[in-house]
Amino acid sequence: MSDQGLARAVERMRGRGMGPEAITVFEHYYRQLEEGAQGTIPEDTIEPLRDIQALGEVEVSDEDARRALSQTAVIKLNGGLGTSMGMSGAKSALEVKDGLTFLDIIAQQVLSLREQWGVELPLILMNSFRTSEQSLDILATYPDLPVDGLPLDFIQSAEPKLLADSLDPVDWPPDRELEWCPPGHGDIYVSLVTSGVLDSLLAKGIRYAFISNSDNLGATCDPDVAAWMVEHGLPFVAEVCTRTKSDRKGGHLATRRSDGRLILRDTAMVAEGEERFFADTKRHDTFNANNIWVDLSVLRDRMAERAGFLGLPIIINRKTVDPADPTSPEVVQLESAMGAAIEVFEGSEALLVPRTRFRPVKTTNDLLVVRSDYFVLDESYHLLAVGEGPEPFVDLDSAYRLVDGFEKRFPFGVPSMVECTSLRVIGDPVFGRDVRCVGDVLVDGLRRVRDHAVLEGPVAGETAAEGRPAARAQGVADLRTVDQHLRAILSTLEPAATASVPLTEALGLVVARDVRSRVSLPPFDNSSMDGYAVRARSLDGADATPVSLRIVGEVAAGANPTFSVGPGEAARIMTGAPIPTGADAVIAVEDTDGAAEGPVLCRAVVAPGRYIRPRGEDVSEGAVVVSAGDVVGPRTIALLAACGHATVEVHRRPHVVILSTGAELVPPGEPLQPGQIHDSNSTMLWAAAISAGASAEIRGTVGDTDAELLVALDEVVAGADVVVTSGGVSMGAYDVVKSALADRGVDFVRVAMQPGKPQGFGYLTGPVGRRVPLFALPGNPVSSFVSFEVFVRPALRRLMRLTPEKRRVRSATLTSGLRSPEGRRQFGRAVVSRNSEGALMCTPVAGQGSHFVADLSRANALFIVPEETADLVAGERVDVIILDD
Ligand SMILES: Nc1nc2c(c(=O)[nH]1)N[C@H]1C(S)=C(S)[C@@H](COP(=O)(O)OP(=O)(O)OC[C@H]3O[C@@H](n4cnc5c(N)ncnc54)[C@H](O)[C@@H]3O)O[C@H]1N2
Ligand code: MOO
Repeated sequence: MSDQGLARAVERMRGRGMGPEAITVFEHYYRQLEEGAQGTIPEDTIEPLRDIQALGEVEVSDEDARRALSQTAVIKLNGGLGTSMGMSGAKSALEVKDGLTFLDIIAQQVLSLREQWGVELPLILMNSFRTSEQSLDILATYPDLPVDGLPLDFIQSAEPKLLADSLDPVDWPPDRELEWCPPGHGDIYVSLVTSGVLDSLLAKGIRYAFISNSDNLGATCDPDVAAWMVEHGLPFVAEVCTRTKSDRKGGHLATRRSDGRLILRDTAMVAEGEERFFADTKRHDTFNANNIWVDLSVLRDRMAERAGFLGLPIIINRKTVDPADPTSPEVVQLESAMGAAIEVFEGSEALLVPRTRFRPVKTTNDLLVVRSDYFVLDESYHLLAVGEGPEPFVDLDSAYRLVDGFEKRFPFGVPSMVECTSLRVIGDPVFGRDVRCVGDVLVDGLRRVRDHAVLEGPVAGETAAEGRPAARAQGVADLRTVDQHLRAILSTLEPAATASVPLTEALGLVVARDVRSRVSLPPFDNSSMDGYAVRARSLDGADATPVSLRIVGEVAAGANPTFSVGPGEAARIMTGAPIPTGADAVIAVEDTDGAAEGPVLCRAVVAPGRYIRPRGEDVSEGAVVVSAGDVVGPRTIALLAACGHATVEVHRRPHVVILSTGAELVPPGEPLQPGQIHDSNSTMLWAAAISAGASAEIRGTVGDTDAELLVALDEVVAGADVVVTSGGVSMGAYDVVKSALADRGVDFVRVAMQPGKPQGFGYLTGPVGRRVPLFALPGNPVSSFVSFEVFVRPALRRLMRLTPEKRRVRSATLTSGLRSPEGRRQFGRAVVSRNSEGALMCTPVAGQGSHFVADLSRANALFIVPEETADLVAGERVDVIILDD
């Protein structure tokens, strides 16, 4: 089946005019994929990178630098589309600083290096088929940029995306271009050859190429590196930077044990269960900056020797065919990394460069910092940090994640960040002009940030004043939108107090303060195998002639050995037991005769350190293991426990008290008299509150008099963080909640939604002036459920310091048409499932009335029809929220 898949893919590539080299490479990777290649590099096959040259210590004369630069070309990887930032064109066409795009700045950097050093320094982009035109348009504004005999770009190959399950090339009629992807930046070597650019460069006497990502403005063509490369005759240099805790993801270089060559291990190449080695920033203390320098003549030779391709390790990238549509079919893209070529060149070197040479813009958080006054462009268009402290940490809420949303919320430019150490934004305020951030700033729940505001520390105080509903005095306000009502609620909420809670009560809560480990992990050197602790030297030659060692003791897990192990001696040891003094390795019991006492016969050599898990390998005592803002999950709990913590300081779980109103209600289980129904809202709301992460309690039902309700509320308010009532909010003669609370600080409004139009929200005053938010939800069961989902759930999350809008909105295809009330947002109930092609299909349940409890329970999703839409026909797309995700 997949043979056919490969044949079909190759046929497509031919049809598109791909050269034989590109097809050979694709076939090579396809076979690897078929054979189940994982592309992993296990930790015990590599040594961490050590003793590398630092750029700061490289000394070269100006003349050597100039000469080296005169033989160098700058190549920028420019195939990126910025899809993760919601862009569809070339990412480098984004305005990044002082009104200039990445490409403008890159062009200016090259032009000023030329002028400064009197060199030709060609600039060439490696574009994808999607970025070429737009990028060349920008470069066309620099008429001096082109160099005789060289193009300004070459196009990297394209390969078909493959359906994840069948490995067949995917068909995607809505946009045929989305059937193709570039094969990763490792493709540059093949594309340099097939485009003829490699030969053209060499023909012009350009022997070296500096290659880096176009979104990394720190990667300027530093003549010192070129000169160092020339001086030492290096074929390949990879720039690395010192890793900090926040760089636990990107790839790193290491030395391969089998042949001593440098290799690149990317995140995707980490063997299962070895993530901690990869994440250990002390063990692998530098990361690959993806700025490389290549001797092009050596490259040409290697390519010739290897029949036109380098055979770089495969990277298997899983995505959806339309990356902007998570419901489109899943595909695999076969890729390779440019930096992985380091293993192909004997004598490659790593070069430690300052962090300033790695300043990529991967997210709008990065964009904010680069765009801000924390950085300036100097006269050579180099990005210079001028801020006072280390680069500020920025974490914007999801509304800012896509460039569009980002630009809309900073219509007058980003805030001043020179004096800022961190900026976190919760909610989606629009920032006014000339805003200044100072120190650690947390903007929480604001609707807008005023012009000239100086933000310092947590800024949520004015929120309540700004966001309180203006309709308070009116009792019943005009129809307000769902978003207005939600904002009005969220902006009044104070975050829950913090408290230290036992680990078993912390699940799902947000950590309020950094936690440091009380111990090292492991706390002591210990054995990872059942076997014998020995001195490695004692076993020299044991693989040829078995060696007999004298057993001097035994160590079980939990023991504290007081004896030591000398030459010719062994101690029987169990997994997890401390290594006795003197021993420096463990031999596994399988490699011995397993004797319990007397002599033990050993049949293998061991390297020092073998099967020893050293103290502090995982965590050093005092290190921050969990940070404020982290959400506690089962794995966090394991870590905290291992680090000696029985409790953790978190934002408290709010306690929700639920109270249903209606004289017709009887508890479930009791027989119904005429006119009565079972109270189903109480238990439903209780369960919904628990699912949202709160704790909850059912107060029971109250009848339809004001007095009854007020007495009940007086009772519950002392012990509640949030009160939720159901029923009694519409226009009926007995609508008790409204009549009792309208004058007592609760606003009753009509919201433009269906179901859930009548809504109440306000604050009750508890003992010692405590203000307790109260949600008065409509009584119809479906209305109550939807109201909880749309308003109460986000509010509970906000109280807990989680992002309010957690549920993912996806797009699905309707299987039947429907009508929706114009001017109101409809939250219909539906069954959403995948069809045989993997597309999400939405089938509305039959009963859309607010009283259909069975249909509500049958549904697994809500579909959302916007206010302005009145009709949808089968086959149209609709937004859906999958419940119980
Ligand atoms: N003249 C008007 N009547 C109604 C309007 C309106 O605008 N003008 N709005 C309708 C809409 S929309 C909704 S939603 C409901 C809201 O009603 P209430 O919140 O006042 O709730 P009740 O009247 O108490 O009950 C409505 C319905 O739900 C049943 N119910 C109530 N509590 C429970 C419970 N705990 N478990 C199960 N079922 C419950 C109750 O028996 C009623 O059938 O008002 C419309 N009317
Ligand atoms: O708006 Mo009501 O909530 O339809 O049932």
